[in-house]
Amino acid sequence: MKREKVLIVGMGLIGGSIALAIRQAHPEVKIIGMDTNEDSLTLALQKKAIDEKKDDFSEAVIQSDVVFLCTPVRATIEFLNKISSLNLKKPLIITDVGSTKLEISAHAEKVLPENAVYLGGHPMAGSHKSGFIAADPDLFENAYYIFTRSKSSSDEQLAFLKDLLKGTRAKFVEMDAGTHDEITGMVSHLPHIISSALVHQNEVFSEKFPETNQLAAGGFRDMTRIAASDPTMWTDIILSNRRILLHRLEEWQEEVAQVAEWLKDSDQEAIFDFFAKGREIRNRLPVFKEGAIPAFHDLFVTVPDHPGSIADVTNILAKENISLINLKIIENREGIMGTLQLTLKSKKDLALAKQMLENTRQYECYTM
Ligand SMILES: NC(=O)C1=CN([C@@H]2O[C@H](COP(=O)(O)OP(=O)(O)OC[C@H]3O[C@@H](n4cnc5c(N)ncnc54)[C@H](O)[C@@H]3O)[C@@H](O)[C@H]2O)C=CC1
Ligand SMILES: O=C(O)C(=O)Cc1ccc(O)cc1
Repeated sequence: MKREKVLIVGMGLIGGSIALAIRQAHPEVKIIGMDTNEDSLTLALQKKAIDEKKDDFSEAVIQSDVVFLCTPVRATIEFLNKISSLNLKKPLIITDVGSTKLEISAHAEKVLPENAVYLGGHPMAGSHKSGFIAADPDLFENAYYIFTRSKSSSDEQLAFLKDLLKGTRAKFVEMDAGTHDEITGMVSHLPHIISSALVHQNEVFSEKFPETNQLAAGGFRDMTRIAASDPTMWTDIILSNRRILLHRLEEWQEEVAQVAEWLKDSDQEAIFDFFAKGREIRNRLPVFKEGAIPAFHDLFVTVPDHPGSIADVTNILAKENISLINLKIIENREGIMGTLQLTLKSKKDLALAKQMLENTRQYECYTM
């Protein structure tokens, strides 16, 4: 498999950040950029994120070994259609970064020519900002980068893509496209709808009370930051995940209707429980310690606070040939036990690592 020529279509926040990360880890790779936005392309060239820009999509694809589709979901599907009619002369790996995976991967399976293999991708990090101007090679550091494999893709092709993307320093995980869309529907797409709805409700309300916008406190700001995101991108996302989101919206309406009932009844106990349980659940979420979805193969290990204790842990794992994807010290204050977060490749490695460490009776291990 060759990674000599990489084409990135969509040189915005995500495409630009990927270009910069590939550049860092693989300076020898030639990166071609495409975008309808000339400003982003010019800036990407200036910052040396790309070697050249191209206008002709078909020609650029035919020359490339790997294509990253980093456009909004609808455009990504259109680009897959365009690839389907090409006469590819060499094997091509196609990946994307779209926030939904089911529709894109089903379409890729259906339309792609034989010489092309599709592996879905979704880095679970980003922001409400758009364009190359906001791109950052460190954007994905420690974030989950989800791969959804197509049936025709091989382990070797996935390993190849991970290596190409190693400069992102993201945590690579795999799941099927359906599970991906269920999870992101809940923790990403539904919150976006709620955030925008809140801004709309406030807009109508503040016509009557114009001081509102000046007085809005941190809570309103926290809950509405993402309402400033790109509307094309979010229209595509929620239409692509329509079926799942309709279920989540129904549940949301029930949740809110329940609170209204308690208020009507002045049910102090129910309202207290609602907030108390909410706080407890929020504090337990690993999401806000690390990435945006549950830590799959993460093992948390409390280690004694003395020099060399981290090396002791890694030596134990090395003896069993267990390799670490990532190691992070998440708590290390003087005089107390520190906590290490070990990210392992598989469930099997996680179980073995836990067993080996616990056998020494020196470490307490837990998963989330
Ligand atoms: N913004 C975020 O935080 C995240 C976004 N994503 C996904 O990544 C993709 C890209 O999003 P961003 O980089 O945030 O958006 P962006 O707006 O910063 O970049 C998208 C780029 O695609 C270009 N583009 C759009 N249609 C095009 C076309 N037909 N031909 C050529 N270029 C075209 C735009 O000009 C723009 O520069 C989307 O599918 C989104 O769902 C995934 C993870 C996080
Ligand atoms: O701005 C934020 O916090 C986001 O939620 C970023 C984001 C947007 C879309 C994704 O598919 C993943 C992450």
